[in-house]
Order: sequence, then C-alpha cells, then structure tokens
Amino acid sequence: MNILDTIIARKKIEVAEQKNAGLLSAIQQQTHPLYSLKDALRSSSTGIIAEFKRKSPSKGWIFPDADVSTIPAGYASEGATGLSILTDEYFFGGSLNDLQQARALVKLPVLRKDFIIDPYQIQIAKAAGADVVLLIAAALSISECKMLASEAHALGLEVLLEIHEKSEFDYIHSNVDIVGVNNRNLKTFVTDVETSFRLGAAIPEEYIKISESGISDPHTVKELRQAGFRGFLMGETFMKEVNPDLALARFIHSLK
Ligand SMILES: O=P(O)(O)OC[C@@H](O)[C@@H](O)c1c[nH]c2ccccc12
Repeated sequence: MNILDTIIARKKIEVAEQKNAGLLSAIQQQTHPLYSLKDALRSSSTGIIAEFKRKSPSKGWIFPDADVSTIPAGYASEGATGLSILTDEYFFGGSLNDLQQARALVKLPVLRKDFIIDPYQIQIAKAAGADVVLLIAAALSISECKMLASEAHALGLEVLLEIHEKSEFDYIHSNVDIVGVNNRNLKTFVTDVETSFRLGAAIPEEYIKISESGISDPHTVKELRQAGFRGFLMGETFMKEVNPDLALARFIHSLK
C-alpha cells in the first residue's frame, strides 16, 4: 500500500467515527460571506497561499508546537492571498480547531486542507468556516469527485481540484473553481516543479491554475507566473522557520 492508500483507509474510519459521534451538530456554526479564493487570486499581485502545517508524512515534524493563534494572522498581515489550514491530525498534526481558530482571526479565503472522501467532511468544513475545499483526483473516482464538488457548491464553497498527472485531466469539470497541480507525487513523495510546467499548458484557460508543493525560490514563482499560474501553495518553506510569517514577508519582498 502506498502512503495515499494508507491515509485514505484511515480517513474512512475517521469519518465513520465522526458521524457516529455527531461531530457536525456539535460544531459551533461559523457564518460569514464567502471569501472567494478564485477572486482573490485573480486580483492579487503575489498569489501566495500560505499553509499552516506542523508535520507531513514526507518530512516528519516541521514545527510541532506551531501556534495557530499567531501564525495565520501573521500570514494575513504579511500579504498572503489565502490560507491553507491542515486539518488532518494523524499525518499532518492539524485539527478542526486550527481551522476554526484561523477562520476567526483572518478575513482571507481559507482552504480546508484534508483528504475529502465524503460529503460529511464538506459540511464540517463549511461549519468550521472554510471557504474552499480540496479534492484530490488521486484519491477519488471521477464520479466521487463530481459528487463532492457539487456538494461543495451547494453549500456555497469553492472547489480546488488537485491533479498530478495528465490522466487526471478528466477530473476537470464545471464544478471546479481552481485547478492545482501538485508538484509532489502523493504516492512516492517525489517533488518536481517541472510537473507544473508540463501540465500547466494543457489546463483549459477558463480555470484559474495554481502550483502546489516544493516551492522555495522566488525565481520559480516568477517563471510559473509566466507559464500562467496565478497562485502558489507554499507550506514548508515558511513553516520550517521560527517565524513563518516573517519568512513569507521576505519571500514576497524578493518577488518585487
Ligand atoms: O510544504 P510544501 O512543499 O510547500 O507543500 C504545500 C502543499 O502543497 C502540500 O502540503 C500539499 C499539497 N497537496 C496536499 C494534499 C494533502 C496534504 C498536503 C498537501
């Protein structure tokens, strides 16, 4: 079993437990007008989506005691276009509480970063205050992906579809708002920014496209922009620093 299969197997159990425990009805519902990531990316000059992530299966612990009451707000004040908040606990050290806290502190589009396989997780994302959900082609069938995307839209959330291979172009459909090319292969962890350049050109013009993972050099962002990418999802480059928000500020500065 590759790591993605392991994560999904565990996720199925987690969602079943959450349903049994009635998690959705226990969440204090957040209501706010949607902060559209699509619109923010269209109008932003930097397009950095800054991620809050304590650990990952590929790197282990990055910042175990990272403080959610300061870092996302810091990202916002240093110029992030949107936030990505990991909510998977076992593999990424995140929580729904992280999402709720970040939501309460920032007025930016917030992505729930998790492995979504069930509409229940989208309802929870909405209740906890997310604006966008991630759907990973490699983790879903095309029909599951379509069903989950229409659930997200029914709740007024945007959909970020993540792809990594040409064969996953078939997942792109009308209920997708943003197409993300993950430079990291979730089955092998091999990260290569060339993936974005290779796949980017073939993504239909009407979709906003973003490049995800393994970005650490401002020069890469400039090149990706020239290739038509409007957003850049970056985690580790910031989270490996003592002050991730200041690392973002320096990165943005060097883009100018
Ligand atoms: O820390 P990085 O290499 O900058 O990557 C961020 C983000 O792209 C990565 O965390 C990610 C991309 N797709 C995912 C799917 C699930 C979990 C995590 C991810």
